[in-house]
Amino acid sequence: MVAPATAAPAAAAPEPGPASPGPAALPALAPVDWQDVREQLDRDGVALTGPLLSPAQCRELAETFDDDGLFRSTVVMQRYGFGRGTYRYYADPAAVPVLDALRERLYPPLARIANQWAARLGERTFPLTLAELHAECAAAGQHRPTPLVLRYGPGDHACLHQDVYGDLVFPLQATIMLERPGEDFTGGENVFVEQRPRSQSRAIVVRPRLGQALVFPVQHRPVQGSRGYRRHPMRHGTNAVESGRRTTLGVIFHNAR
Ligand SMILES: O=C(O)CCC(=O)C(=O)O
Ligand SMILES: [Fe+2]
Repeated sequence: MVAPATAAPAAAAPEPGPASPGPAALPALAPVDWQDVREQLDRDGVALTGPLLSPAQCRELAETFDDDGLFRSTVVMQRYGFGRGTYRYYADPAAVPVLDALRERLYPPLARIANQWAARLGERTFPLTLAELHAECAAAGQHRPTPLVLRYGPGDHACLHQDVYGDLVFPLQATIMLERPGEDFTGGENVFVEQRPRSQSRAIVVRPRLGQALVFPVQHRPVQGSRGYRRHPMRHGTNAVESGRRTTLGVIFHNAR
C-alpha cells in the first residue's frame, strides 16, 4: 500500500517560472520530490506524487473529454473486452497547454529513473528530452500520440493491462486524478499487480487524490535479488466505480504505431 502523499516537503524550493502563472505554468508541479518518487518506485513499484495540478487545471482537463475536436480516436472499452468505460486519445497533446506542460516537465526526471533501471537490467537508455524520444519513435514507425483521458461511470472499470504501443517502449508512465474521490465518485481505485518470478503475485491498491499523479512501470520493474536485479512484470487497471463520475488523465510517453 502506498501512503497518500498530501503535502509537498517544506524544504522543496519552487522552480523558477513566469511571474503570472498562466494555465501552463503549473505552479504546483514544482515541489515534486523526485528522490521520494524514486524510493517509492523501488520499494512499492508504484509512486504517488503530491498534487501536481490545481483543482482548476484538473477541471479544465476533465472538460476536454467532451470536446470532440481534440481527439484522434475514442475507445469504448466494453467493445474490446478491456473493461467498461470510455477513453479518448488526444490528436495533438501539445495543443492542450496543461497536458503539454505536464508531460514536458515529467519526462526528464522520469528518463533519469528509466536510465537507472536500464543500467540495472542491461536494457537500452533513453534521451533526456521528449522531443528526442519522439524522434526515435518516429524512426521506429510510431507516430501517433498516446496521452489519453479516461471516463468511468458506475460499474465502469479497466481490466489489468500494459500500455505497450510498439517496439519502442518508454518504461514509466503517469496517471493523474482529475476528480475528487469520495466526493465526485466512490470506488474506482487504481490497482496494480506485480508478478514475482517463482512466487505469488502481489496486488497494490492506490487512491490518488485530486491532482495527484501515480507513476508506475509500463511493463516491468527491476527488483534486487540475491544474484542481481530481476524483472518483475507489472500490470495496472481500475477497480469498478461505485457511484459518480471518475475522470483521469493517462500520460504515456512513447508514441504508438
Ligand atoms: O483509470 C485509471 O486511472 C487508469 C488509467 C490507465 O490505464 C492509464 O492511465 O494508463
Ligand atoms: Fe493504462
